[in-house]
Amino acid sequence: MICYPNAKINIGLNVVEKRPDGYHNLETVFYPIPLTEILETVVNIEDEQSFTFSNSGIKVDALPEDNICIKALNIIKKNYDVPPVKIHLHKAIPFGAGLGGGSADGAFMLNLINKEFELGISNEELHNMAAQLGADCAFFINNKPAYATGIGDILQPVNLDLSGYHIALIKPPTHVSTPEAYSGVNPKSSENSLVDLIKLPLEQWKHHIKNDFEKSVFKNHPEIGRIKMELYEAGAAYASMSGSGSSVFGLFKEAPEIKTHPEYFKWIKQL
Ligand SMILES: C[C@@](CO)(OP(=O)(O)O)[C@H](O)COP(=O)(O)OP(=O)(O)OC[C@H]1O[C@@H](n2ccc(N)nc2=O)[C@H](O)[C@@H]1O
Ligand SMILES: Nc1ncnc2c1ncn2[C@@H]1O[C@H](COP(=O)(O)OP(=O)(O)O)[C@@H](O)[C@H]1O
Repeated sequence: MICYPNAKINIGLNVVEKRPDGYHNLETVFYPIPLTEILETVVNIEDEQSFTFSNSGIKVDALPEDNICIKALNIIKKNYDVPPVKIHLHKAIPFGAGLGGGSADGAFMLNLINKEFELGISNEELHNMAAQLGADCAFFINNKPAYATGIGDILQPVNLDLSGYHIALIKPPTHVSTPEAYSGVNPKSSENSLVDLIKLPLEQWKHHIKNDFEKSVFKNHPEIGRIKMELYEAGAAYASMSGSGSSVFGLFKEAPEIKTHPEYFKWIKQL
């Protein structure tokens, strides 16, 4: 069976408070985007091993057994019988980008195994399993625009449709660690909820919707801040860093022409 895990962007991100467990409560809107990779499973009953894993495309900096796809498989296997399976991942979403590619792989793997072997796992249980894999993993189970609170795992659907807009996504080679990004923010609850702010006309978002990570990340890595500026100069109606970076996206009414450093990842598409 085959599926196509996709990336997400964060439209606004407020770090609300630090929790006793070290994590942070936040407020964000997750929006799925059609930057996809390929995840394939083939049943392999002849095999003695419970799984084999191979990957192509962008090389992930994790050992095969630490790959989130395998972690997802192991979470299911705690409570369900799964026959030996060959897994192949063709990676196309840059990681360490704030695009949630690893989280998407984990959640799509849970959905895939559930469907392929007709395990009948409920949507609620899939959400719980995904939340064990990563804070923003649960979003990818339903993969629909959502307002997220808690550590990013409490989800409420939102009526947000960016169809027709062109998205430009740029990522420099810079790596921003997620814990480092959280430690650079002074948590504070915001006056207006993102649920209301996203109802404003998109042209007004830049005056009201912010990503709390930008201030310290742009200070430590000025090249990321420059990308945001360049996206506005290229005519973006709204531009923001996604999640904890290092990718930055711009939303445009017309297809933009954007020149970047040859080493930067660049992806432009009409939504
Ligand atoms: C910042 C966000 C925003 O969407 O996304 P990315 O930029 O990673 O895509 C998420 O909160 C990232 O979620 P995710 O990448 O799944 O986080 P995890 O692997 O669970 O946690 C990595 C580390 O980030 C910190 N962390 C994560 C989530 C959270 N709500 N509070 C935290 O303080 C913790 O230090 C944790 O050890
Ligand atoms: N299948 C996978 N794809 C990407 N990263 C993975 C995967 N499995 C494990 N990882 C680990 O998860 C980390 C974060 O991945 P990802 O969710 O794509 O980035 P981000 O936190 O920027 O959204 C990577 O640095 C990598 O070590």
